[in-house]
Amino acid sequence: MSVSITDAKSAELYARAVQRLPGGVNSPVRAMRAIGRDPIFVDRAEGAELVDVDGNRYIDYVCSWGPLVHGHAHPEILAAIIDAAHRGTTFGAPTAGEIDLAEEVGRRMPAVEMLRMTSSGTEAAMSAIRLARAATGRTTLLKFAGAYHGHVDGLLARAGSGLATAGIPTSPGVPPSAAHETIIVDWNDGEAVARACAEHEFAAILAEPYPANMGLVPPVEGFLQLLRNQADDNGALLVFDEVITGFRVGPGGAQERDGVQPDLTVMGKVIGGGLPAAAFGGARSLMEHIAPAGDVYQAGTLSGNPLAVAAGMATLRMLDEPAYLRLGATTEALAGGLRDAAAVVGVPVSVVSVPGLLTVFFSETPPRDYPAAQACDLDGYAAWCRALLARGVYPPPSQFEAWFPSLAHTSEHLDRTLDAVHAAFAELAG
Ligand SMILES: Cc1ncc(COP(=O)(O)O)c(C=O)c1O
Ligand SMILES: NCC(=O)CCC(=O)O
Repeated sequence: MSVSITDAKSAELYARAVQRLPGGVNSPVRAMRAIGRDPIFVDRAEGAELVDVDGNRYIDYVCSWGPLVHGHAHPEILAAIIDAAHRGTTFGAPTAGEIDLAEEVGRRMPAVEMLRMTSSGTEAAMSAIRLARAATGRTTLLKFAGAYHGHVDGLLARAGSGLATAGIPTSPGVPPSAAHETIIVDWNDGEAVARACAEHEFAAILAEPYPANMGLVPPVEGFLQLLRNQADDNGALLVFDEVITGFRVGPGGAQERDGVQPDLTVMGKVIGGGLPAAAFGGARSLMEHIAPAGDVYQAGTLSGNPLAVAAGMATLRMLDEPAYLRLGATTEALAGGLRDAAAVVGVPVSVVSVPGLLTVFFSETPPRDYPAAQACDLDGYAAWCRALLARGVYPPPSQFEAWFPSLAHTSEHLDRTLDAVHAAFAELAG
């Protein structure tokens, strides 16, 4: 199955875009440089399918990088947004919906007794760190190589996602003081965590519980509990960044699945249902440091925006137990099909998955840390992505990301995807 792809209109828009937008995009991961092509400009999307400005249709496994667990333009979410918009798009005053959302999050994540909403995951991570520093009276952070927590200065060191894709070790423009306050340790290296904790008094140990920004590299058995213990012994707060995993890998995120409770949780993506919303939260005793309950300042003109809250609530309402079972089954079927297809042609590939997330690594064994993820055959991944796009399947255009299967991906989508996957592997092997 080969879909005929023309890209004249995308090319025309890209030529215009690069004159006005750096690199032609408003966020680097949207460019497709790492897979050796220009970005695809989108016209519209519905369910699991994306239509570009040239009329090409793709089965979408990026799904806006994670918010769209129900797929694009879900009618109930659209109705909730439209209903909210008719009552006014923003007030700069509190609304009932914000309480409903905080209560719903608290039911799913008992560690989140209180939360503060923001407009992006970056802001939520930045604010959680400010709170951790205020609560502990310390400044230094422990962060893992290959983890991405948004683009706040102190967290860009050896970060994953777009920085990994572009090979930017640490962004210029970050003051050395900010970088020096972040100690970097390899993921899944318990001894290195223990050594760092012996040397520093940390304000926070910050982790994506299932890191997905160096590709998906789940924790080895017991690693999250080790982080919990090390944080307690050190006097640091344990902060889980569940921007990707929250409400996706299970009702209460990775903290529920693995049974390890953080002090603070950073949330984003699914919580905003495709509109700009994120949050951070934790125990009441910690969160009451935040202004105006306390003196740790944190604010936002559009924080808790009524449209985003309505989209988030509609999204969470539809995420019941059967929905999670279905998302898990879809992910498993896709992961299994990808493994089988690679095996047929003998391409050394490791497919790593948890419910709602997967990564295809071009390596014999699944990476346990960032150096191993970097050592994969990135050229092979790039060529395979180009071959998939040519067949109407839209994978993340970087191996340092996760695929985001959704509840809109049907078995028919999976069959078509796996036909394209077989053909793309054959093209590589051939
Ligand atoms: C784990 C994680 N944390 C934080 C962020 C930052 O969120 P945002 O892009 O909404 O600023 C992202 C993704 O962007 C992420 O994947
Ligand atoms: N996994 C990486 C992201 O979700 C980031 C999206 C963006 O920076 O546009």
